Amino acid sequence: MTLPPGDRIAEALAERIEGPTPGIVVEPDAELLARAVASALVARLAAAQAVHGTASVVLTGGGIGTAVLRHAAELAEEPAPGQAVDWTAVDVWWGDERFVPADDDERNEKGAREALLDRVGAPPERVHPIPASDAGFDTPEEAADWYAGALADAARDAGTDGPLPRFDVLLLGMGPEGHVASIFPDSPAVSDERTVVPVRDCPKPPPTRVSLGFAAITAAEEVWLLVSGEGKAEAVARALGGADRAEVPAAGARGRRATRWLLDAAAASRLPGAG
Ligand SMILES: O=C(O)[C@H](O)[C@@H](O)[C@H](O)[C@H](O)COP(=O)(O)O
Repeated sequence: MTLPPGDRIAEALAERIEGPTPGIVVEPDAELLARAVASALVARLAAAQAVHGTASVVLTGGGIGTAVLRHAAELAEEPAPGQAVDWTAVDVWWGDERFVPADDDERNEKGAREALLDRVGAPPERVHPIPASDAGFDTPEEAADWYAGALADAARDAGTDGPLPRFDVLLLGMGPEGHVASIFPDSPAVSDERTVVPVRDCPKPPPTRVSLGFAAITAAEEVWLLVSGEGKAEAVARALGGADRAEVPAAGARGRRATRWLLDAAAASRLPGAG
């Protein structure tokens, strides 16, 4: 494991950190982190489109996740070489969602539409929100089953084996106790083998949610964990120090080809070797 303070995420991506060992990149602060991740994200999606014709991304809510989307929208206005994403050919999924009405400010979908999707004209047929509580489903269980079906349909349409389409990049924030998506420590979701899981009695409000399970998260080509702030430093150190995923769910967030921990200096401050 290396810890290169101040390295640019784009440079680290260019080195193509791959394999079972997570790659760690540290930017000086949250704003620089969000800008660097946005730049890396559009480059990664453009590269996927060059290979496959389309790209797919799984979005997260949270402060950094939403800031990344805002910066990605800015980059779409004047794309740099290698960063021209055709947003009409990007499939957009979510890692988790709050089971509240569609117009509720708590919806990750709402934040993502405002920050990016509406600004780049993402077409409705490629945007796949997790159902809201007023979208015709009475329970998060029904909504989760439906979303698992939507993922399986997309996989079948793309000719992909198994219940999940290709996810080029799956973005995750992390809570101070190590939760990712809506998989909270020691909750039923940590051992739920379904691709999409209903979440009730969530310790962080709102209490009712729908989340990808580990089966779906670990199927992504690349998992990028976006973490800023001193309050997350201990969980970062525990996750990267080999904690059990039941206790620190972020420890179980691994991509098939790459896992990248994209941190600001405060979030990295308790890693071995940090100044
Ligand atoms: O309610 C939630 O579950 C949170 O929104 C969560 O999913 C978020 O992504 C992380 O807590 C990181 O959030 P920040 O980037 O704002 O710290």
